[in-house]
Amino acid sequence: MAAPIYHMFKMRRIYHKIWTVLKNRKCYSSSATSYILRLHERGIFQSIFPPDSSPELARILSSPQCVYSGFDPTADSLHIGNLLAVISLIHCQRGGHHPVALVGSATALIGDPSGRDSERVPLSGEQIQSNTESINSSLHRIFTNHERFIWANSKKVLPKVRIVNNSEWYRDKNIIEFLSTVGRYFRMGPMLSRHSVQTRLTSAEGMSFTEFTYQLFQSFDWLHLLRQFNCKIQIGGNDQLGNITSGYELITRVTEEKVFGLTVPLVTSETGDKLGKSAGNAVWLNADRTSPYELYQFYINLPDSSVEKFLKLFTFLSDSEITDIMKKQKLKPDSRVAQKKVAEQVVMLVHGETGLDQARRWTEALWSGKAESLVNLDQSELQLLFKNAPTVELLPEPDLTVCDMCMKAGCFPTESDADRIIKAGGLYINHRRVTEPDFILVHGEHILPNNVSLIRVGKKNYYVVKWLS
Ligand SMILES: Nc1ncnc2c1ncn2[C@@H]1O[C@H](COP(=O)(O)OP(=O)(O)OP(=O)(O)O)[C@@H](O)[C@H]1O
Ligand SMILES: N[C@@H](Cc1ccc(O)cc1)C(=O)O
Repeated sequence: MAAPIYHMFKMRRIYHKIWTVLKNRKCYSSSATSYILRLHERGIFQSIFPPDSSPELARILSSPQCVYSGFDPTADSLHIGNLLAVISLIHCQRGGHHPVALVGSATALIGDPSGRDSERVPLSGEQIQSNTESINSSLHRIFTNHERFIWANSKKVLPKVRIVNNSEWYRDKNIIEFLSTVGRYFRMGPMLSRHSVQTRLTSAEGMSFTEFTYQLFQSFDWLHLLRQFNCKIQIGGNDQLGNITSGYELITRVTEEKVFGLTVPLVTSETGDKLGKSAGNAVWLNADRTSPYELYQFYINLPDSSVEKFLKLFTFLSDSEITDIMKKQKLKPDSRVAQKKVAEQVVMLVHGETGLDQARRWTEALWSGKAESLVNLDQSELQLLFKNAPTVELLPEPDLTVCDMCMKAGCFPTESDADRIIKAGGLYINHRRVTEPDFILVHGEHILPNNVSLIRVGKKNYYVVKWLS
């Protein structure tokens, strides 16, 4: 508990300082100021690098800046931890700054050791290529969804987003030239002192030279973007502070420029572990890994104690809107208005209106207990929604009973089990309790117009029957 509170105070101090400097100098533009305040209030930033640079950062933020954040395509999808970095780029874009999302196809081949206690399994060039295509399209999709569905009502035109790939500048790099020019600026002491290196050096497995060099490449990316787009600000998760520090050191040795790093807090599970690829507990942004419904449910299931923080981190709602939502939530906690709001906003950002519509219909179908809600789903949606449920295809036969259908669907081991459990009230067909095993199936009631029957035994054992015509 102590660490987050400490960070909260540290953050408040940083932003109080920025705000005071801006006010005293009267040199701020209103967009930059509201941008800074918004991020401060929302707790989006955990730390600033160098730690005492807030007044200078405040000064440069009063005019449009280029801001970048990088994502290694080590999987075919981004996850909600990465989403926070993307959201912070979007906040910058809303404040009139120019976001650059860097996809690290080159750095993915090296492998970032940050936050890992073992060496990465190397990925093939083809794998990285196909992951890159998928990450590119989700980045495009998220920025576009934000502009179309969330920013939609504002008259202000957003600065253009750039999506770049670091293989562009490493593809033709000569290793001797790179080490003799860039490598020369790095000092072994600071490189070895990085947390990501230290934790691995003391492990039994140690660390390969390849992963040790990772900081060189992320540092050079920043220098490259500084030269190409005058990019003075890098944003990353809090585990990126070591790499950001290396980049800062390289840039201050090679150029006269002052650059700044900002980190976003790590999104963690309820047990405090970082949510991400390496930890194997990611909530994905690609629908084939985590459906819009599952993403929606992740936020719907947030505990009351953290929902306000998630509203601030994951939505673009104004502070007064969040205060109103939290008032409603406190008056009627069971309504889960706050959870619903954050779930809606994230699914809209990640999957657009169609994704949100699907998430809502699936939620209704599963949780409303109304047979009608199942009719709004086609067979393929039902199959996806109940992907872990056994599915059988049956030919309709005259005089088929409830018990016959359940036995064919494999719901009970024996007919006498079926008889006993059904009569005791443990069977639901299309959300309605059925207590008579010998009932003849009725079209429109036990068989839905979309030729599906959804059987539930007990609290959560689902079976899907698809009726062939
Ligand atoms: N749980 C998280 N919370 C906040 N930011 C995160 C989280 N996970 C990743 N990030 C940030 O997203 C950016 C891209 O990270 P990356 O694509 O390497 O994801 P990752 O899940 O950390 O991957 P890996 O587990 O393979 O290291 C980095 O700035 C990273 O710090
Ligand atoms: N190292 C970052 C991704 C990244 C890659 C290249 C960069 O220039 C910046 C960031 C991560 O793994 O989380």
